[in-house]
Amino acid sequence: MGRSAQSVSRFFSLRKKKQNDWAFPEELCRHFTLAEIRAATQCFDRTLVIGEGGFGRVYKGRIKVDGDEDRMDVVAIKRLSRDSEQRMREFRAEVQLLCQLRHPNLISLVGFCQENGERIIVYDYMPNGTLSDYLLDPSNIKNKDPFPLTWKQRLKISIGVARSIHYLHAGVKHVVIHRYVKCSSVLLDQNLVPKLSDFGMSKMGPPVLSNALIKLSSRVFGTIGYLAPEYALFGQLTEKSDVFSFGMVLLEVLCAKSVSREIFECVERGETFPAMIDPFLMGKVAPDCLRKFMNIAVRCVRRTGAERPTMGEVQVELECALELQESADAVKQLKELGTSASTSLAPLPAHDMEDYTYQNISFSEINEIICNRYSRDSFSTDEAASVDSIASLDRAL
Ligand SMILES: Nc1ncnc2c1ncn2[C@@H]1O[C@H](COP(=O)(O)OP(=O)(O)OP(=O)(O)O)[C@@H](O)[C@H]1O
Repeated sequence: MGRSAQSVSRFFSLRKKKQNDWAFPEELCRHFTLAEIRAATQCFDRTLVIGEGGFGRVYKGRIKVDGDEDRMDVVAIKRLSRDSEQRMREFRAEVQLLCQLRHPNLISLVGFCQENGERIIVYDYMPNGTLSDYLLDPSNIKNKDPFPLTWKQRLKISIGVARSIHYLHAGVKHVVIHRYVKCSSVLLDQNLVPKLSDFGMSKMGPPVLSNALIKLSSRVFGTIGYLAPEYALFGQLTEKSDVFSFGMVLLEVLCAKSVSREIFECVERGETFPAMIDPFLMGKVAPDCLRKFMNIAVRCVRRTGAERPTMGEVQVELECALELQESADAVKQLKELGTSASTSLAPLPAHDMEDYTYQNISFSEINEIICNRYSRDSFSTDEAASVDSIASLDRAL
């Protein structure tokens, strides 16, 4: 049994303990004292705050992680702000899960602190913030000029996120359903490698390959726009709920518009594809790649889970989309070098290449799906009521 599989079965045996016997597998996860956390954050100095979410504030800090006296690691320190039952559950779920999962595209847990009523989680620091900052809110990007992500960067980030979700669904002994896949849950390291985070609401399901179905009698959590219909309406949670949310992430990657707000507004104004595509990308995405990418996104957001692909398929298809882009760029560059050879021998930079055109692409399928999903008239009374009630429960709104 691999390390992850062993870890996850250990997680299950720990879960069987009563709530108050609850313990962390200490050997897998560093337990910091509050004094260490205070020193790392200069007593929770406001100037070190790098973000704030539903859980609480996040600080940038420096802390001694291993025995090396001289080495201080830069970390992100998330401090629980309100001690509610729900937040406690999220704290436990996140620490217990993350300390046992290992994947290059998952955020690494450094440790935790539980002392004097404080609940704190320490992660690797991700200097490039979240994918959502780059796509939807560049004013959040600190310490550097915000720059739009190129199409190839966006594809590589999408592939990385797909790999991490595929690992959660199929690479551990028991399925892990993330439940909170969205652009703000994707952190970016110094090389823009994506790291999926926000595991507080993740659910452990039955063994992999068993078509996990968790019927939740408890509240529906998530963010409007990303919630799969069967989960939002009937509380039915499967791997395919994450596939749906990931499809919405792909739409945001292509459009640089929020699915919970701006895409809805575009549909209300009667705007459709290709006008909805991020203007920065217009003409830079190779037609075959665009077709492939839209096909994957559309299949991910189909109405029923059975119609959606697995994350394994999504990952492979996205890798194929990247290959299509790279070979189209190479062919175009060769052609353009050929025509300009008599005047210049220097290779053309990508931004000097002529734009791709999209005359032969049909956007009808993606428009139909998006317009049906977001037009006010197409909401049934039940769905609208359900989504309204979710809105009141949704911690992200
Ligand atoms: N490991 C990290 N490295 C760098 N910045 C981080 C890290 N974790 C979180 N942040 C920053 O802190 C912000 C808040 O993160 P957090 O996960 O608490 O909330 P969120 O995902 O934005 O919101 P919510 O979980 O409520 O939907 C993020 O948007 C990001 O800017």
